[in-house]
Amino acid sequence: MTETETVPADPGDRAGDAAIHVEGVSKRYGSRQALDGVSLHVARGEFFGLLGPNGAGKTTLVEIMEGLRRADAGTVGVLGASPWPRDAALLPRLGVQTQSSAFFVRLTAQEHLATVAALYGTGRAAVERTLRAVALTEQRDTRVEDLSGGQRQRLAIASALVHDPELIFLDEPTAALDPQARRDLWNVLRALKEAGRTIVYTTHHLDEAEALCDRVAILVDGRVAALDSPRGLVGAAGAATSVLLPPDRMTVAQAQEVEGVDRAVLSGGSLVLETRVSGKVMSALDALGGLDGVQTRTATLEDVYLKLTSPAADGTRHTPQTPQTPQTPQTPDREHQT
Ligand SMILES: Nc1ncnc2c1ncn2[C@@H]1O[C@H](COP(=O)(O)OP(=O)(O)OP(=O)(O)O)[C@@H](O)[C@H]1O
Repeated sequence: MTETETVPADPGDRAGDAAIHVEGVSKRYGSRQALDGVSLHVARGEFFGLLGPNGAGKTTLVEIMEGLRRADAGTVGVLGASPWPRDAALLPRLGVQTQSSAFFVRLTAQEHLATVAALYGTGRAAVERTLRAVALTEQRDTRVEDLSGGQRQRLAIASALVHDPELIFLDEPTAALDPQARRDLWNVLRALKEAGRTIVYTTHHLDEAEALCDRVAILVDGRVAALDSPRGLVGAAGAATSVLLPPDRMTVAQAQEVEGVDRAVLSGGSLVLETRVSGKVMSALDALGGLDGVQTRTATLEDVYLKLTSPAADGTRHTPQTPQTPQTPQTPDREHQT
């Protein structure tokens, strides 16, 4: 699967309309090629996911988009401007939450946020509104150092949102959250999208990407291995549906003989029938004794992701076939702007 094969004809995907356009971006750290000819566009108002295993290059790519790092080659445009060298007019239009956010730990949550807001010239009403949006109103008078990990995470997100940026970068924002807090944050993020914000979202939670993102790019070894909507990726992968039966319903050998079944195995206390024609298999099972206790599990983004990122039996990884784009060297500058 390649980027060209899977990118849908989306008007927002044209470079001219894009909130972000990245063309042929490469970045090397010593002998390590962190990014290798990455091209992608993020449309205005899009919820765009960046996925990939540890070390795939996600943080490097996001830092280049944010203007924190300089690409070795390629071009990058963010809200119609170049993020490098750092553009003071662009910064207030961006909201950035990183995995290692800095806090004023001796201040209360409200004081911390008010301090961040003041740096942007944003008023008090925005502070209260943002505390409400991330469900920290009750903790507004709690010192940052006394907040739980999840509450700090939400304060980091609030700090990225308080000045009402057009484009928001969120790096694993739900990493420290419990399941309920995670779902609550999803609602905050959906509301941001509905309000027209563009969101670039890095996550290792595939269910989250599937639930929230309009499109996702899967980075593998510094290249775009796939880029499409979660539904498009699952459909294009042709991944199998699993039909689960009670284990005493038939033997594995009998299940293997059911028309349309590719593979039958006993797994997790069920007889699992893998198929690409689930309707046919369900009809056959119905005729063979009914559908009581039969469940189906359709392929998910996680199945596609694992297929793209799992090392092959010979230890190699799937090699993405991303087309190489002409690479335009950028003006030499400092390696890392802070
Ligand atoms: N400052 C640096 N100096 C040297 N190598 C680096 C530096 N930053 C990143 N790397 C290397 O570049 C590669 C890509 O790293 P990057 O942090 O961009 O990946 P990632 O996809 O964000 O990983 P993770 O999911 O673990 O956060 C890795 O091999 C990493 O070790």
